[in-house]
Amino acid sequence: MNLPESELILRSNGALYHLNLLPGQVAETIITVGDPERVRAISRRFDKVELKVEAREFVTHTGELDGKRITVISTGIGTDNIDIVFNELDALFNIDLERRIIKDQLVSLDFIRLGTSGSFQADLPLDSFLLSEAALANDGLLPFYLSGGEPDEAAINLFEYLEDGRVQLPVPVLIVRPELPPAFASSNLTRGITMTASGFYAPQGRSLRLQSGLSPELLSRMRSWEYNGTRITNIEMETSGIYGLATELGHRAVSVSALLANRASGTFSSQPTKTVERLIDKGLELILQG
Ligand SMILES: O=P(O)(O)O[C@H]1O[C@H](CO)[C@@H](O)[C@H]1O
Ligand SMILES: O=c1cc[nH]c(=O)[nH]1
Repeated sequence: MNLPESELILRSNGALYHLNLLPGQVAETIITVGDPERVRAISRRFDKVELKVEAREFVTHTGELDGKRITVISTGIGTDNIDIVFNELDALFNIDLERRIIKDQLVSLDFIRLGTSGSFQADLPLDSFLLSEAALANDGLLPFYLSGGEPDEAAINLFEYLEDGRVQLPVPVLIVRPELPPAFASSNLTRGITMTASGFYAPQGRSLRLQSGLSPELLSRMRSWEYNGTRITNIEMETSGIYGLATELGHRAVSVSALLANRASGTFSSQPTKTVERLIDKGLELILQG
């Protein structure tokens, strides 16, 4: 069935509605970042840049590094934007935009998020990197997509652990894990489960003038949870959307974060720009390994 104009929305030049991108303009290896400025910091390192497109907070550069074609795109903040970026990037490859039908031959993409995050554990140092082996979806996007299936064993265990402590999350406990691109899967980066929040303040347990509904008892219980050698390591705002949608659409994905805040010790990096530059170095090094 043809996808109606109201569902698959195209601009008059045939480009996708929000991203303003056309088929052929995006590489099969895609780096996502929150901040549009980080797009420029990454494409500065390319040997050549073939495309620069800006639409709202979505800045896209495609280029080449050591013979590998790479796209870097800014998603802005939050999984609501991940919904837009992942559907539209997937459509560029897997929907025939002229005929408005899903293609028979689907392309599998590699997504690499290079982002920033707050550590949830006191022992994870500021300015270190964290690879998300899975994401705890505290944001609310994925229930609109996930087709059911077996819940992740870690989610069942976390739910029971919270219940035993007589605390509960304000959202269902949902954990998603992707297929990681191989070089990231075999890397020696520190790993853990990343909590994806629907906001920066109360949804991450921050209280300025308004009190967060995540109680100290709940946060402390979540901090002490361990399952099969893993634990909740950090908090950010995109990874669960990236992992859930990439998996449902048949793509590989990895989220690597620079830990700029430590929420357990109340500290923040004194060198965030330098740390993000180091994260970009590491991310590109692993991308070039394949
Ligand atoms: O630095 P980025 O990639 O934007 O990532 C983190 O920083 C933003 C909040 O400051 C959120 O997007 C969060 O996920
Ligand atoms: O604490 C932090 C730091 C960066 N990004 C977040 O979402 N949270």
